[in-house]
Amino acid sequence: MSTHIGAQPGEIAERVLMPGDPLRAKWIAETYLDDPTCYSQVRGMFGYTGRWGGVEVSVQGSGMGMPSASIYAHELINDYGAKSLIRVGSCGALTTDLQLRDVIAASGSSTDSNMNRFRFDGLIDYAPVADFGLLRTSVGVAERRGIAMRVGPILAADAFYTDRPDLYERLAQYGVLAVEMESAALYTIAARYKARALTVLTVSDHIVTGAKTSAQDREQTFGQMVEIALDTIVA
Ligand SMILES: O=P(O)(O)O[C@H]1O[C@H](CO)[C@@H](O)[C@H]1O
Ligand SMILES: O=c1cc[nH]c(=O)[nH]1
Repeated sequence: MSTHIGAQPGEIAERVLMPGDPLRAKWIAETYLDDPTCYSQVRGMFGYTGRWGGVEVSVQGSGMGMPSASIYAHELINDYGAKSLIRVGSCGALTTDLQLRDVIAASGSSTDSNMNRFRFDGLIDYAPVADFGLLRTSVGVAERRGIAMRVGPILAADAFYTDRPDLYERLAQYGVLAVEMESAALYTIAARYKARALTVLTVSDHIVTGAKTSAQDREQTFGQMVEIALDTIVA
């Protein structure tokens, strides 16, 4: 096992879905995968492997925020040989043309995190982006499934509760669709270790209108993004 994942070598697939919520990982595995088996419960961060369309797929909870997600992405790639990672998360919409439960694929991820400034000595504003092949495939999958998925840039924020809503307004002026808390780290680590990554999100709450879904909805009802992610990762 690795430091934070309790799987034996070979128990994790090369294709991994990564929800922040470990109970969403359990729900995805038990709802969508054939013959799911739980390979890790370390720290309550569930990981499962099963099959989708006959292809082995794992689902690994990654926790909230970039420090946590970075640990799981790093170990999945470097200790278990994961090659494709698709985050399936919830997000807050920043623009008024988005509604609750809309699905978004994140083409790129701005961030207020210091992790990449540290990585590049504060000299480069690295631009974390999705793997183009996965992004392109996900667009085709969404079209075939009749899901109106938005594609665009998002913000990966360190804090869920912000004192600077004015910055969210400004980001929206620059076309940033939504805020979540992991994508920039996922894209950066995947690039660093030559894996592919994509983030597919469901709007769980609206920063402008204040509308929101329940915790149970966020855990167990965001099925469209899961179906897009599964079809994309096995394509
Ligand atoms: O629903 P998940 O995947 O956890 O994603 C979002 O939800 C959490 C905050 O509520 C953060 O992890 C954020 O990125
Ligand atoms: O990070 C997140 C996730 C959902 N909603 C938000 O406002 N922020």
